[in-house]
Amino acid sequence: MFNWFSQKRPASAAEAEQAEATAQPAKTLAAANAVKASAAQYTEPHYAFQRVRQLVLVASGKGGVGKSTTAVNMAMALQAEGLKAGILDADIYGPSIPLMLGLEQAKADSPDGKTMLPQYVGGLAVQSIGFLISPDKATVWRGPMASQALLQLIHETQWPELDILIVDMPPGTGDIQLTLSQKLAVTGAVIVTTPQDVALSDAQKAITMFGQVQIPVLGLVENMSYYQCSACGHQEAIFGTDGGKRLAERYQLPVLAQLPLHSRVRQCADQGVPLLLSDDPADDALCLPYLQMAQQLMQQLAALPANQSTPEIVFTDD
Ligand SMILES: Nc1ncnc2c1ncn2[C@@H]1O[C@H](COP(=O)(O)OP(=O)(O)OP(=O)(O)O)[C@@H](O)[C@H]1O
Repeated sequence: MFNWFSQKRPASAAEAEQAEATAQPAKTLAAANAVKASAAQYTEPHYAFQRVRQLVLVASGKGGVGKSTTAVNMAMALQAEGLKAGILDADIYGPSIPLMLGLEQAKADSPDGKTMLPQYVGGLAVQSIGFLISPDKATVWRGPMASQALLQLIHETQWPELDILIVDMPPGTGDIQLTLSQKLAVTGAVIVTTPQDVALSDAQKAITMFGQVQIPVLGLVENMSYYQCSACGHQEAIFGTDGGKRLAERYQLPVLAQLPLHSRVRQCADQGVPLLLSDDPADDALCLPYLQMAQQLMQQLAALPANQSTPEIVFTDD
């Protein structure tokens, strides 16, 4: 098992094997399997994690479509709508939530050396893989190691009582995404895409993946639907019109939002001040589609069957 906080010598041979497997890329099948077996213990919701009522994965097939930006603003908008919300940055390839929330200097805080406290921004509980590791190290992790680290991160964080926890997933539909989807008690997933064909075909793969693990897709968000000039308000669909909408229709999914490509969205993210917390009145209109997205998501969540079960856990060797 990962020990985030100490380099103590592992007590048992099994722990030693696991520590070795997690300290460097898993070189052998045996090492990979040891990590996989360790991850299996997180099948059941862990203590602090039981305080999280609904878990929503925000995913995209393709990188760079604005998944993290959308996830942050979605979590903030849900909070603004009156929910107690949190966000977990599971984007192991490029944890950008710390930057977007002005938490670049934050480090994991553990009062007991075993569990971690989340950070808070505007009442939003925040945990990120970026508080624990440097991104250059993260990128060399093999799938099983990354999955185990992320499962530990979510289970070993002292989440407060939360109505909803948004998980910013790593982009793609590989082993990590599949393992997380299978091992967490997921309420549903939201797919973020941009309107052009190259992003849509990857978004389709993400929809298919969630179908395979029986996780309901709560809706699709079309980000950068149109460019909106901050000077004159002129709108232009530079990545094509309604691509995400058509994909949603094909899979009979609701479109939760069509969000503009706007320089203020990028500026707020880069400045570490979420759009929804901006005190510039000029940003109010831009917050609207995010608030509407949160309302749409809440409607979809309310429409889910009350006794929706945890997805079945299936291990395969491939
Ligand atoms: N609607 C938008 N308008 C303007 N800029 C945006 C918008 N959405 C995202 N961006 C910008 O696009 C860039 C990529 O966004 P982001 O990091 O959220 O993408 P991602 O899909 O999470 O990327 P990755 O695949 O690396 O995780 C960032 O600079 C962000 O500020």
